[in-house]
Amino acid sequence: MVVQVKPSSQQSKTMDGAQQKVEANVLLLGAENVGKSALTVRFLTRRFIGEYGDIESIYNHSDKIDGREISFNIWDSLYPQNCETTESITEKQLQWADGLILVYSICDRSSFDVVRQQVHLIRQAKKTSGMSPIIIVGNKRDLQHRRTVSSEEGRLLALSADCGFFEISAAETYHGVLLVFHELLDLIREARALKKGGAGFKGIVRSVSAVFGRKRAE
Ligand SMILES: Nc1nc2c(ncn2[C@@H]2O[C@H](COP(=O)(O)OP(=O)(O)OP(=O)(O)O)[C@@H](O)[C@H]2O)c(=O)[nH]1
Repeated sequence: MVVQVKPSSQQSKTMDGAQQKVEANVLLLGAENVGKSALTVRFLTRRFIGEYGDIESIYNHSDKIDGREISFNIWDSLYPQNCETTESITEKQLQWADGLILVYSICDRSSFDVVRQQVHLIRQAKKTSGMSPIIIVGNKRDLQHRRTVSSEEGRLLALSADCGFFEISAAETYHGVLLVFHELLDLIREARALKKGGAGFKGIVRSVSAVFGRKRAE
């Protein structure tokens, strides 16, 4: 059940033109049981509570980052049961999202395949309407002994689709989850700046580091 869908996000301005608040709509996608709700709840509350139920919701979370107020709207989606991956993302979701987090479990190869297909679908759908930033997250990094997807595979997929990449454990640390959301916010801001014209210095540095690879959170 979806609680609420807000109109597309924006940066609000005061009367004198000063930027006040940045809004960012973040959509979490991925197969069942990979930890989408765990990531969301970690970010919202700093806690890992273990069981989350099957509820699809949009949460609002405000934070101050680098002195600026940020309002995140986070859509924790449910992977529809008995459906093809091609039907797992709706047009409405893609229009709503400013940035996406695609989650798989490092010990569930089929969930990695779902992310691979979802990235492809999103890139195809957005070809006409512009590129949304995507971060691919390999979750459950604490379960190394059950790993079936290597870090390298995750990183390569991200590189090939121009996405960010992190491996984290929502169960073990808050820090990795925080990095994912902050990185996505940076990418969303860059995408907006690009739309207005000009990538800026940070964008150039990011492009260079994307080419030479990186990203591993703990
Ligand atoms: N070991 C470990 N377990 C995790 C981690 N993240 C989530 N889990 C567990 O994985 C299970 C699924 O987590 P959820 O957050 O409900 O996954 P989801 O992707 O939202 O699942 P759906 O609601 O089915 O879409 C739960 O039992 C969590 O406790 C993690 O980093 N490590």
